[in-house]
Amino acid sequence: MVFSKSHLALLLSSPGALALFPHCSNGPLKNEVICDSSAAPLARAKSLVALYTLAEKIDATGNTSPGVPRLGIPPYEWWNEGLHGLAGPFANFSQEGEYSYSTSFPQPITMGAAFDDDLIKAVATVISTEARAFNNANRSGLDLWTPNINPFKDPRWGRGQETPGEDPFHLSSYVHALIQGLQGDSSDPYKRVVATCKHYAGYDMENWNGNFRYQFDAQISQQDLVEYYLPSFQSCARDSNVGAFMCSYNSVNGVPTCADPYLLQTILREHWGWTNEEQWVTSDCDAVQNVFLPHEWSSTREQAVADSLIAGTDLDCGSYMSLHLPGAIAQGLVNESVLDQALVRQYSSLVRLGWFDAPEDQPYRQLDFSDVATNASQQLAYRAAAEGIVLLKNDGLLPLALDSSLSLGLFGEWANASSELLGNYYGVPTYLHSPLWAAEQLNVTVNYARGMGSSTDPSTNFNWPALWPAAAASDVIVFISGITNDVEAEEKDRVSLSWTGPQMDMIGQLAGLGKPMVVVQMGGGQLDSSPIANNPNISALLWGGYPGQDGGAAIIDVITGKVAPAGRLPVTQYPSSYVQEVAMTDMALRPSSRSPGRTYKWYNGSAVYEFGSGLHYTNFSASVTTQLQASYAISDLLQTCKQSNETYLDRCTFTASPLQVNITNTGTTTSDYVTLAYLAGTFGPAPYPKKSLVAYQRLFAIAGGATDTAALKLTLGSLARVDETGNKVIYPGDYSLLIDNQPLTSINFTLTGEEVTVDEWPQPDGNRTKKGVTGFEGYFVPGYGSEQVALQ
Ligand SMILES: O=[N+]([O-])c1ccc(O[C@@H]2O[C@@H](CO)[C@H](O)[C@H]2O)cc1
Repeated sequence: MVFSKSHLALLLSSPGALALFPHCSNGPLKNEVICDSSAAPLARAKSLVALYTLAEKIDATGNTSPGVPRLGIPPYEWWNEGLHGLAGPFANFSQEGEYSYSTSFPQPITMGAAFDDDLIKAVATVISTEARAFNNANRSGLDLWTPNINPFKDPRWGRGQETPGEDPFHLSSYVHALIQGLQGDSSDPYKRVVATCKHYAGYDMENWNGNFRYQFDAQISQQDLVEYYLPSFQSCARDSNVGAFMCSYNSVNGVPTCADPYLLQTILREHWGWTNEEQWVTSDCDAVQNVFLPHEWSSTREQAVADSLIAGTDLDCGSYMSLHLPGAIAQGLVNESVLDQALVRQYSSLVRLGWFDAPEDQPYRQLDFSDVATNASQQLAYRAAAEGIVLLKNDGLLPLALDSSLSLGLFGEWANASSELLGNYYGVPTYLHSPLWAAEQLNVTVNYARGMGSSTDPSTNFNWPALWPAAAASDVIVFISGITNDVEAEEKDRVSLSWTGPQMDMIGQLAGLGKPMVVVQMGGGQLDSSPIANNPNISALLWGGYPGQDGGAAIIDVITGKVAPAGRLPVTQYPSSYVQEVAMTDMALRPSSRSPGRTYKWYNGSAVYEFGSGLHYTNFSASVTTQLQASYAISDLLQTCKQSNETYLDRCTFTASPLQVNITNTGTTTSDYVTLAYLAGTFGPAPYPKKSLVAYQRLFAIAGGATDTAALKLTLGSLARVDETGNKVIYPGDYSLLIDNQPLTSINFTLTGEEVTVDEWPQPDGNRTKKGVTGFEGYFVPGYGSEQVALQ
C-alpha cells in the first residue's frame, strides 16, 4: 500500500495507541451499565454514549478513535487489515522474536480457485485467532477490514487479486464461509473478530483512461445490480450476519455510496434485514471527503459529512467528519441523535468483542503468540496454495517423473519469487518458499536463471548469457513468470492482457529448444496464454495466482505429482483483444454494441480458458443419483417454500434434500475433484445467460476406481432470474442442470405454470442529482491524502 504523510505519521506513532482495554473493574465506569456484562450490548453502548460530551462524540468518528481518558476509555484503532493473514497499516510486528510474523495465506483469487468453502472457513479461523493473539499483545485491533468481495468483473482490475473471482454465486458462498471463520458462530457470547464486507458497491476500477476510483460514477442497471454486483453483499448482510460494511469510493447511479440512503438504508438495513445495532458502516479511507470533492455531491463540506452520517456511514476512515461535524451540527444539518446512533453501533460492536469485559471470562483473551503460526496453520497455508493451483494444459508430461539423474531448469521472474508470492495487503509471513527453494529440496539437479531483468529497467530485460547454459544443461524446462503488483495493484489497472514481448520471446526461444517444457503463469489477473496453449513444444501450463508463503512448494509439488491438481479458474481468461472491445467503465454484463459481454455467463467471444477450467492427472465421470421430476409446477414449489420456516423465499430449497452426484475417478491417480453445477436453459426473457453456477463442492482424495458423492443444495434463488427492475422471478421454461464445464452429465426438467416473484426489489426514490460546487480550487490530486484539499 501507499501511505500519505498523515497516515505514515499515525503508523509511526501507533503502537502505543493500539488496543488497550477499558478498566471496567476499577475505572470510572465500573458502576455504569456499560460495565455490566449481564446487560444487553445495545443498552451497554447507549449508557456509554450518554456519558460523552458532544466534543468527545465527534472525536470518536474517525478510524483512530482517541478514547475518553476521563472515563477510562482508551484509544481504539478501527483500521485493521486481514485479507489473507494479518496485515497493516497498524498491525505491529516486532523486529524479531515473538509477534514478528504470522501466517500468510494465498491471495483470495488463488483460494477462490480451490472452490473449497471448508478450507476458507479454516483459513479465516486462523486469521481471527492470530488477530486475537496480536490484539492481546496490543498489536492489532478486533475488527478487520476484510473481505474485499466485489466481483472481479473486468480482467484489468488491479485489485481483482483480492477477490475470489468473477462469479456472484461463488463469491456469496465463499464469503459466507469466510465470515463464519472470522466472526465465529453468531450465537457465541463473544465474536472472534468483526469482519467488514467491502467495498459496497460497484467498485472494481482503480485508474483507467482518466477515470479514478475516487470520482467514478458507476452506471449500473437495477438488473445488473441485483444479479451481479450485490449478491455477495447480500450474503454478507442477510445470510452471514457480518459485523461491518465499508462503503466505496465510487458513486452508483449518481450518488456516492457513502452518502446513499438507498444503498445504506433501503437495501442494506431494510431489505436485507441488517438491523442489529451492533453492525456499523465505515467509509473507505477519505471517502467521506470525496462525497464533497471530487464527487460534488454535497454543496459544502459540512453538508457532505451530514449527508454521509444521515445516509448510514457510522465511521469515517479519515478525519473529515471530526473536522466538519461541529459546523454541520451548528448549522442544523444533522441532529446529534444521528451521531449517537453511529457511536452506539460502534460501541455495541466492541461490547460483543468483549472489549469491556474481564479477560478471565473470555477464551479469545487467553490467546498469545503460541497460537500464531502454529504447525497446523503453516500446513493450512500450504494446503490452500496446493488446492488453488490450476492445470490448464497437459500433454502427459505432468506429473514429472523424478529421479536423481534429472536436471531441472527453472527460469523466469517468479522462479525465485519472494514477497511477490503474497500479492498485496500482506503482513510479515512466517517464511517465503519460492519454487527454487522447493526444487532444491528435491533429489535432482536444479539449474536456475531468472532470465529477465528488472521490470522497470528495459535495458536489463534480457539476461541471456546466464540462461543459455542453464537451459542447455536441463532435461526439463519450467518457466515461471507472469505479472506482479508492478502492473496490477491498488490505484493501478492493467492496460494489456498479453504476456510482455520479452516474456513471449523467452518462452518461444526456450520452447524452440525442443525440450519438455512447462509454463507456470502467476499473478491475480489472467494473461492471454493462447500462444502457450497453441505451442506444441510446450507440454503443460499451470496458473498459480499469488499462492502465499508456501506457494513455491505447492507449485513444485503439483509439477512433480506429490499433489494432484484440482483447482479451477475462478475467472474467464479472455483473449488480449478484449481490452479494445469494452471500456472498464462499462458496468453492463450483457453484450451490446459497446461490449462483447462480461464473465462466462454473457461473454459472446471465445475465451482462451473458460471460468471453471482445470485439468487433472486422472479422469472423472459423474452421475446424478437423486431422481429429478421431468416437470415441476411453480405453484407447488412456492407452496412448499411458504410452509417452511424460511424467511426469504429465494433461500428455500428446490428439492427436499440436496442433490446427490456420484463422482467416479475412472483413472488411476488419486485426486481431488471440484464438482461444479450450472443451470442453463430457456426460461424468462431473452437474452439467456450461457449458464450460471448454482452449486459446487470439492471432494477429496478420490482414489482410482473409487466413487465419492457431492451433495448439492439448490435454492429457489438459484432457479430464479432477475428482471429489469431487479425482482427475482421464477419463470416457466426448460432447464438443464450441467455437471462440470464440458458436462460430464446433464439433466433436463421443466417448470410449468405462472411466473412468481421470490424477491421484490425496492426502487430508489428521491433526488439523485448532485448539489455540489464545481471548479473548486484544488480539490483532487490523484493519490491519497486529505491534506491535498485546501481546508478553509
Ligand atoms: O492513505 N492511505 O495510506 C491509503 C491506503 C490504502 C487505501 O485504500 C483503501 O483502504 C482500504 C481500507 O480497508 C480499502 O480497501 C482501500 O480501498 C486508502 C488510503
